[in-house]
Amino acid sequence: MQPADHPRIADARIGVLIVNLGSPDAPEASVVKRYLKEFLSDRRVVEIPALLWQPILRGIILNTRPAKSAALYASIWDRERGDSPLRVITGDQAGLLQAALPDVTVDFAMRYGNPSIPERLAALKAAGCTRILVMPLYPQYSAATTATVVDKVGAVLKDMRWQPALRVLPPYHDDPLYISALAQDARAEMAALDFTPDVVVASFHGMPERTLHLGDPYHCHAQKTARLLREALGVGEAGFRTAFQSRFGKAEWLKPYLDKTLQSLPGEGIRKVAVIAPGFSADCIETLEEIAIQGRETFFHAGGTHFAYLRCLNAGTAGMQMLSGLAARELAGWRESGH
Ligand SMILES: C=CC1=C(C)c2cc3[nH]c(cc4nc(cc5[nH]c(cc1n2)c(C)c5CCC(=O)O)C(CCC(=O)O)=C4C)c(C)c3C=C
Ligand SMILES: [Fe+2]
Ligand SMILES: [Fe+2]
Repeated sequence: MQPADHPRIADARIGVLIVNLGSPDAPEASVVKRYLKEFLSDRRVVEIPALLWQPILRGIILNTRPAKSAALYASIWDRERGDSPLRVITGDQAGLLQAALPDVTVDFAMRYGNPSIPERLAALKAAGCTRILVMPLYPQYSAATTATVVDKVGAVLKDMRWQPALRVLPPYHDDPLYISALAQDARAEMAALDFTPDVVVASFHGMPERTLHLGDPYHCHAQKTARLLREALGVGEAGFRTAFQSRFGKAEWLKPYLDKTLQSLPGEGIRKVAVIAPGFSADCIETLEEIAIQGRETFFHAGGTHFAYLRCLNAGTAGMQMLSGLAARELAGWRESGH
């Protein structure tokens, strides 16, 4: 028997927390500034010593970029649901994953901004979750994305007396569930186009090139995803290109750059392209603005005639089958034990 003043112990449950990068709370400069300050102060994202970087960040970047970024966010904001596409889609993914796995408690968090990892981990704990599977929705591992999620979860657990047991979804860049979901979705989207692309361009978010030499597997993971996707689509090497987008700062980033690729294709006689972004689990500013708006303009300006952006897996059937398959596999042994 517990004494009457014993702290309440909830029934043990399993929690699943899906995590994506995060967005500002509103497409307004002051709000974007707060988000960028948190994001770009993460020392895994910008690997310049803080003494050098913080004056540049606070003195220059946070005085110039927020207004520009806010205008770009405004151009892609989901007006109907009053939120950023990334947060809307991640919330939908969590809802559908919950429906697919009714015996566990599913929630979602954003690495930067809201809903925060500390807030949602506290909620899972309050709901009685003694075992938590964290799913960073980055198929390709990078220190700037996957590792920062684990850092943050670790920082939260550091202050807990009674910590939940933890599992983390490994990178799934070459997982057959992921590759077949991408191929199935891309095939369906291309079948609905009114043209046949000469080339499919797979665009991945860039990383500073030095991270490759420092041992970050991101570049290799991206290349492997691209090759497996090309093979799954049954496209030859001539009909497929891989590129990296969203360069930030003055250093060299992984190449080839997406904008340069789109500029040069029409000169090679390639005037019809479909661009896919396999590294993004959900459409966001980097896909909806940088590819679907800017990329299209760049390509047409260079002489292209047909351009299609193929949406991310988002909360579609193929993507949700993949997510529930990955989650079920990572939860093996936990669910069966009656927790
Ligand atoms: C999918 C993988 C991603 C990697 C790798 C990545 C690395 C990385 N990003 C920046 C700088 C910025 N990224 C921004 C937005 C953004 N980045 C990702 C994903 C990856 N980033 C996503 C999903 C998003 C979209 C957020 C949204 O709300 O829609 C931004 C903010 C937007 C802007 O102001 O341009 C910045 C800045 C760096 C420096 C980096 C690697 C070191
Ligand atoms: Fe980014
Ligand atoms: Fe590589």
